Amino acid sequence: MKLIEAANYEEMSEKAADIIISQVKEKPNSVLGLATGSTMLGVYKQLVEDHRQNGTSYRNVRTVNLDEYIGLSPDHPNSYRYYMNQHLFAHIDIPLSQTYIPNGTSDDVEAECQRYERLIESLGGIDLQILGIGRNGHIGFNEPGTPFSVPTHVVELTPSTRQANARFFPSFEDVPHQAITMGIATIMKSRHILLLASGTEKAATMAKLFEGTVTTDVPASVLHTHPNVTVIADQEALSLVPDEKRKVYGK
Ligand SMILES: O=P(O)(O)OC[C@H]1O[C@](O)(CO)[C@@H](O)[C@@H]1O
Repeated sequence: MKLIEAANYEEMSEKAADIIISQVKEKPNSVLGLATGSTMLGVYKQLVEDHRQNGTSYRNVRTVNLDEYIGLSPDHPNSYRYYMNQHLFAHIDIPLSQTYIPNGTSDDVEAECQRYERLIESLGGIDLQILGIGRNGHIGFNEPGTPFSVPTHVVELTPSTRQANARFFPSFEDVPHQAITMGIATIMKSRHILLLASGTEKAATMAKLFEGTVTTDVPASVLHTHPNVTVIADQEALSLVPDEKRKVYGK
């Protein structure tokens, strides 16, 4: 795991966007694994700006998103499909038919999980997967305690995750109880993983991550066992990570 320190959210977003843009330039038909949440907004803004100014093209890129709420249709303003269209896809030249997100309104969500897993395989796997991190260390919607071996699956969201995401909904009661998420096994097959963290609310989780212990209590800790992980975090997110750890992972 390699740590890149950023001064703040803006710089974290720029550094992450640079890595994604380089990936797309080197391999124009890349499969990008995408994430949602507040952390990603700055990155998507940078990608859109770069597309407008420098013409980086996504015409041949394929994207697969990490997760989707069960019960929210693609045109629901809180669905992750809506988020992706609004913040990225509508502003770059990717055909929507090349963008994939689990279908949260499928009649058979178990079958949908299997279909999604097969879809990722049929695309040739993920070249670059972007991840945010939950306050409890979750990646995608893989909550603490989830075995590392699980592929795409249905999850019951913890009250703390529902609470953390309630800010996007009219009220806490409106936050769905379930989601479909790529499993940790799915995420770990990605050839390169980029984890982003910003802000003091992520500081305690980042301190646990950089302790280095691999445990299902902190789902993101599995990334220590992956050969190609880059973490970009700002100073607030790293505020509880001791200097010696920053040096070890910063090399
Ligand atoms: O970027 P945020 O909003 O802090 O969310 C962190 C992570 O939590 C999720 O929103 C799921 O709760 C992920 O999609 C995201 O990567």
